[in-house]
Amino acid sequence: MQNNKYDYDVIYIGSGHAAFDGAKKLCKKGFKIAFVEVVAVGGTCPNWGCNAKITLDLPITLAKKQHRMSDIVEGDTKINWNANMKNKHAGIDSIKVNREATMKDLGMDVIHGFAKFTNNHTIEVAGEHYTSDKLVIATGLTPNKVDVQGTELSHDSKDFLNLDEMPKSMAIVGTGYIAMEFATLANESGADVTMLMHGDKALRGFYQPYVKQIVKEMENDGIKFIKNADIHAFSQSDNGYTVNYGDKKELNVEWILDASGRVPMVHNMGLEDIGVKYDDKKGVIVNEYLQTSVDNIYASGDVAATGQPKLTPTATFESGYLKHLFAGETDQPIDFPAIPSVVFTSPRISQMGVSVDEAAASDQYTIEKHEMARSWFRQATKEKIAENAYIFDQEHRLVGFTEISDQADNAIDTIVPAVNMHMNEEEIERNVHLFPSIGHDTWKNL
Ligand SMILES: Cc1cc2nc3c(=O)[nH]c(=O)nc-3n(C[C@H](O)[C@H](O)[C@H](O)COP(=O)(O)OP(=O)(O)OC[C@H]3O[C@@H](n4cnc5c(N)ncnc54)[C@H](O)[C@@H]3O)c2cc1C
Ligand SMILES: NC(=O)c1ccc[n+]([C@@H]2O[C@H](COP(=O)([O-])OP(=O)(O)OC[C@H]3O[C@@H](n4cnc5c(N)ncnc54)[C@H](O)[C@@H]3O)[C@@H](O)[C@H]2O)c1
Repeated sequence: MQNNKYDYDVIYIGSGHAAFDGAKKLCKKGFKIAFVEVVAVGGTCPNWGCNAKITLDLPITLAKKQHRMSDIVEGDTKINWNANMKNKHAGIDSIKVNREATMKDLGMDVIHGFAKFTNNHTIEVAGEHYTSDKLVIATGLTPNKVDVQGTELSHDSKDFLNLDEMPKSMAIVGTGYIAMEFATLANESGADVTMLMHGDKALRGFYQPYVKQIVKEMENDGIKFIKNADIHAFSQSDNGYTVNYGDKKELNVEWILDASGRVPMVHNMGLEDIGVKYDDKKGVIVNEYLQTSVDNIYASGDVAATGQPKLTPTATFESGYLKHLFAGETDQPIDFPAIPSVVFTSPRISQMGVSVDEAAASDQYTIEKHEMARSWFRQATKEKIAENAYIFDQEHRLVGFTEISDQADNAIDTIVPAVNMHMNEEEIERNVHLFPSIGHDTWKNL
């Protein structure tokens, strides 16, 4: 225990990566810690985010690879969605139980319920009060609901990740990360998928020439894209649901997924009463120390308005920074590295650091593009689409990267140190990679 005035040194509200990853190291330094969790210990990523999605995606990826190589790996591969879902439950459902056991083994407390501040050192959970020297708001995001008549008839990403049977037809609102990934899963699992676009661009933050190739592939697989859909209403019909959109147009489907974004969990927590400032869309306002407008209260992960990508590695990095700050190991502001992101479509798209568009608009950078589908390593598994772009600064250090390919996730992951350690040519040469490997295939262009 570091203080003798409060019940805890640090209370984390939320138990996801923005909380646990740093807390587990802090508690080893003698800090008394508690987590408050209203749904499931571990939060979004393991339970209804990354891990859950990827468990369902791996068989889909395998099936798609088999289709590409069906002249060699013969057979009519089909996804059994129900079995896929059972495998997801088998792998995922125990994570929250094991995570809570780990927390308790390490000496940290887990308080179940919804936390509300009563003053800047006290929270109330299910009628009990808990005090702490410092508090970290790590409450994450929750699905947005489009503001149309009948919006309650649509489902969210959590519902999708628990579907026992794949519906025959599905309308998906949006063309962001979740919409594009889940469309890929649903389409390969037999659903007739229609994407209802907010504008005319998918995956807005990514390099559009690559995104267009992904959309084309999805269209080739039978997914329909309706640009500028302008949705008016959802209603129940005899066999499912009707989406009213555009100029008196109708779409009849068995299931509607609203993937129109995610919004910060900042409401009903008493933040206004104690002076913690937030923005309804961006989240809790923080300074460069992740400190809120109240000195002893911090925010971490998806809910913190840092302008960083709302991803698990960001949450882990912020949680780790707070560990160093609270333990007195740093008094410096948080210094974010370039954070890689990937959309798990087929092919996938990944990017980090300076984007191609930013580089093209400046004379500070050069862009080197590579047509990787010609590489024998990609040809071996018959990858049709594989391209990447490397962005270099004036000293020819790598500062950005983007790739479209089935291995774009692994390709970017190998290149992360080259970007974030600002490696020069000599340092790059000292990194010898396995051969053959995606790492070798990606570093050889540097
Ligand atoms: C479908 C989906 C797929 C994703 N896929 C990826 C991916 O492949 N890669 C990637 O990097 N990122 C992915 N993400 C994003 C990633 O899951 C998040 O960035 C990450 O989980 C954020 O962690 P966090 O700790 O900030 O928030 P969360 O993990 O959301 O944790 C917040 C926790 O706080 C709890 N909580 C909220 N309010 C209160 C309260 N008042 N009292 C008590 N508890 C409260 C919530 O129940 C929740 O458990 C995905 C997200 C989704 C939804
Ligand atoms: N692979 C990954 O790392 C991964 C996967 C899933 C989610 N995530 C994280 O979760 C976050 C949320 O994902 P998401 O897909 O929900 O959000 P998103 O911001 O990526 O996409 C939202 C989509 O909804 C559309 N939209 C917005 N308002 C709309 C409206 N009123 N009507 C119709 N469409 C509308 C947008 O144009 C966009 O296409 C992401 O930003 C990301 O940080 C990451």
